[in-house]
Amino acid sequence: MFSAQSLIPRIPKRHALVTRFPVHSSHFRGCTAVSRRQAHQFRNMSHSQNPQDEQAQKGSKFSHLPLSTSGPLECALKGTVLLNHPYFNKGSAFTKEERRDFALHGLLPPQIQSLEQQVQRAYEQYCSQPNDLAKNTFMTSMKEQNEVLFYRLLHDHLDEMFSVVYTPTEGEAIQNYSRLFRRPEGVFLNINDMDSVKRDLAQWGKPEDIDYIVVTDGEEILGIGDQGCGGILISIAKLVLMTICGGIHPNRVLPVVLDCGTNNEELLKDDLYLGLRQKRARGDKYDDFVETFIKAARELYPRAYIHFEDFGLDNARRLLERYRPQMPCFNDDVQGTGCVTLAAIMAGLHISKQKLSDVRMVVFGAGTAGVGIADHVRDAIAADADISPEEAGKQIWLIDKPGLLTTKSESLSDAQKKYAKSHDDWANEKTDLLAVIKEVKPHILVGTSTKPKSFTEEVVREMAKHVERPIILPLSNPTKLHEAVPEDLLNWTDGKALVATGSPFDPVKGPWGKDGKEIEIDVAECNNSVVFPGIGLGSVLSRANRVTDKMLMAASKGVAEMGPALRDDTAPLLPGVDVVRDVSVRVARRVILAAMEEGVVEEKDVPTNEEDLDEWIREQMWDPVYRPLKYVEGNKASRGAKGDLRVLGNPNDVE
Ligand SMILES: NC(=O)C1=CN([C@@H]2O[C@H](COP(=O)(O)OP(=O)(O)OC[C@H]3O[C@@H](n4cnc5c(N)ncnc54)[C@H](O)[C@@H]3O)[C@@H](O)[C@H]2O)C=CC1
Ligand SMILES: CC(=O)C(=O)O
Ligand SMILES: [Mg+2]
Repeated sequence: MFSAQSLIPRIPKRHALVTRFPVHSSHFRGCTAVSRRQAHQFRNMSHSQNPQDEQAQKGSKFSHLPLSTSGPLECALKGTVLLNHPYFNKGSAFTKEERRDFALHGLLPPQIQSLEQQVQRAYEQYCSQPNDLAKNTFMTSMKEQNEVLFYRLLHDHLDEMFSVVYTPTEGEAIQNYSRLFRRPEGVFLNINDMDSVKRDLAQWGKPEDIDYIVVTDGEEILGIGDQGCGGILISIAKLVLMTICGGIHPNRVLPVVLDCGTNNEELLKDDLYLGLRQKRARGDKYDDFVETFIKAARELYPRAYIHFEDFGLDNARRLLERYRPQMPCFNDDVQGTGCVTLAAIMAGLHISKQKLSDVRMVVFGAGTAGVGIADHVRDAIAADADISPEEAGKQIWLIDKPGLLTTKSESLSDAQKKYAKSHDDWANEKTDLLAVIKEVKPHILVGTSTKPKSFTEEVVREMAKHVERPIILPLSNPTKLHEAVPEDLLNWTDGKALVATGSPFDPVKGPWGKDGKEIEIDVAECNNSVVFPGIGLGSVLSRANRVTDKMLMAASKGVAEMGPALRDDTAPLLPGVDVVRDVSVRVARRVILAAMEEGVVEEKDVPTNEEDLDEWIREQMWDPVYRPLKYVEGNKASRGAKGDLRVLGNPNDVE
């Protein structure tokens, strides 16, 4: 059996390992082949000199593309340092000329292999891992060694590997972060050292080098709660999806964890825990820390889009509301989940032949995701029915631990208050889920409660009594926290329920076809991963300076129109991973068009014609292929290197 570790090449001791690096990082201390200054240049040298030549090579019709993703890469690394750089390393695929020019002789076995052969070998190694967590660790290791191979392997086996590099297995990896830790990746910011935040962030590049930042404070990870600094892995996982699904260049992203302590007692007691061993900071200190991070990120990387992930209930929405009016930022749990859930609902209503304006929806679990979904669906109802959002909110009922949210419920947040029902109307009623279902007769039931099995047979049968095709979306992750599983939902409703789930499930068979014929129903995964890559891609390419509600609504429509259920009512409500890049292009197109209408686009070269727009988007998406390497000396490259991914519109940007 192979161990992931055995894939890391042995290197002479005097060379430090170079991973995805901060540009004047201590990673480079003791690295004889790479000076700190050179390190700064390498990020830029990873881009080719003349994007327009490349466009000619690709046969592009665009005279100028802001980001180009093909053509030779300039590289000043040689020998073992090059082999240990995941972005440049090609392992056994280095060509004869590259082996000569980059001093690789004697460091590689003689056979020169193709990327396809490497993928074949890597896949065999992957399959030989004993369980999903070991597979996840193998993939992490692969990413640290050779990014192109990692992404190509993932690309070629995405359907099989999605749940290993993302939920649910990534959740397990996060819970075990301090035990599985081998090598750091990402930015660890420390609340006890706020003065260093800007310095720590500044190591990662020049202002134009970073397009996309995912930041978490680790408080509410994927339904598994407070994971402290292990939350860095959710930032990394979301960025992997950003690259594989949205084509964002893997060297132009930054995963960040804001370490504010943790309230997870197990971690606090664990000697191996790697994060700050203190209770979570709250109040002014926490806010100052977030503000310091945001200010530094904006100053250092003014073009970067900031994606908030898995913040705790108290902070997620508050931070989003504070920063949204000032910059392109997005909270995936609030907005991404809202967008994808609305898309699933739209596809479901297409089958049930109902209008959005007429629906009643119950959301079980009125936290970050639940209220985010409620808001997005409320706005869509309001637009469809041409009524105010307040009026539309009357069609939505939120339930949390104590039951239905009413005007007498204690300690409601402002966001929840908008949905609180009159206490007088409910004073003599029970307000648990079953009672609310009986009373409200909803068309849609959403679960974001983390309470497994809460959609009981009784609840589901009650719902199905009143509506022909109930739309039921148990979204809590990971899999074991789902409010119900598809098999039960379909069995309890004679195959009538229109179901999508937060994590992937196998298709379900049952006698629900014409004349009792057995059919297989493929249930869609309703996860924000379907939509956030396209929203991010559209925002980054158009350099949108805000992410507006209209852009988000457009994203939902983009996903819904690609739902297989629109063409076949036994097909999944949402598109699957097999078409994930097409979905991202569609969503990005919709988002850019909406951003144009909103006047928030800053990129000058965005085509206005829809067909051109698709091509323009696709040409700027990064693909996992090896690009030829061209050796340049550090200094020379520093004068001439022009980022192939940079906007060249500004003459000052061209040296
Ligand atoms: N499928 C997807 O794309 C997404 C799924 N999620 C999942 O949704 C779940 C919730 O996530 P967040 O909203 O971020 O967490 P959260 O902690 O903000 O919200 C959970 C809410 O459920 C409530 N709750 C807990 N037990 C309950 C019970 N027995 N009855 C009724 N309500 C109960 C809590 O009081 C809280 O208000 C998690 O499992 C998460 O993984 C979150 C974001 C996206
Ligand atoms: C999917 C996701 O973002 C979550 O479960 O938190
Ligand atoms: Mg999340």
